[in-house]
Amino acid sequence: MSLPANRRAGATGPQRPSAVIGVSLKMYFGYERTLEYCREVATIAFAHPAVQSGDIELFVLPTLPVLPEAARILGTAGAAAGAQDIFWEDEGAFTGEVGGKTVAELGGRYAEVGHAERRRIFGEDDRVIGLKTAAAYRNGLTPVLCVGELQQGSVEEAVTRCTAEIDAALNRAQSLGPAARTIVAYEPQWAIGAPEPATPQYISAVIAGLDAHLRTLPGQADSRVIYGGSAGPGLISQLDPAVAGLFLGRFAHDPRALKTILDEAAERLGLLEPRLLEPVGGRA
Ligand SMILES: O=C[C@H](O)COP(=O)(O)O
Repeated sequence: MSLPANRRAGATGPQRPSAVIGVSLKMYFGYERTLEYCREVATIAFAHPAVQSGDIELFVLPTLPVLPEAARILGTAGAAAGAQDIFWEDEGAFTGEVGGKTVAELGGRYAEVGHAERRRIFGEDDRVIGLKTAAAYRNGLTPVLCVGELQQGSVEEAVTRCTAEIDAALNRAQSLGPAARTIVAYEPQWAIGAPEPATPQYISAVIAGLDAHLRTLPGQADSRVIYGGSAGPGLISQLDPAVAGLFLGRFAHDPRALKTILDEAAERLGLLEPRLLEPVGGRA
């Protein structure tokens, strides 16, 4: 397996995984099914050369009670786990909440913040999302910062809206403490839970804008922008290089589909010959 340019010996610039593939299980699976899923993903990850080499960064965000076991199972296979949400304080009289400090103690390495469902159902706004982003940094968790426009419009409108959401979160977080690496998940809200993702051209154009903006921000050299919203097998191969990977939901519920996506991501990096790919699995 050849290494991409930024990971070859002597290469200059940040050493960062060349692809990022994340899965949020939302509240779809109960305890036992989540465990079973993590075991299957771990088996796939353990056998996958690009995950083992670190060229693909793979994480799963399970329902919170499963986090300690998920982190242990995935951690043995070169993958990782995290939380779908955290509170903005680390401890105190906040009934029912879970802080980033506890998530880190449980083995979590990522904290999703600002998902469209949190914004819409739980009324989270830019202020709250900024505070949660700060809590993630403070506790050594990589925030998976979700941004996305409400309705389908032009690329320019989407870039403007999402850039504002990124800036709102990062500016507030940086006013509270040092920033660190961030994974920005660009998820157009109209494409979440839909039959199909946004078009590859649209995704590529919006993320090119967001990635260029992210590069201008202090402390974000290693940060990446990935796409979510009905993503599944067959998509990543059609996306431009600025799109660092995928944030998957329903169409990764079948571990075989996730395996196909990992293969496609590796193929896109030139790490796997197309002829070695198995047939693309159907959408779960
Ligand atoms: O967190 C994941 C995203 O919201 C995408 O979910 P979906 O692929 O089921 O639309």
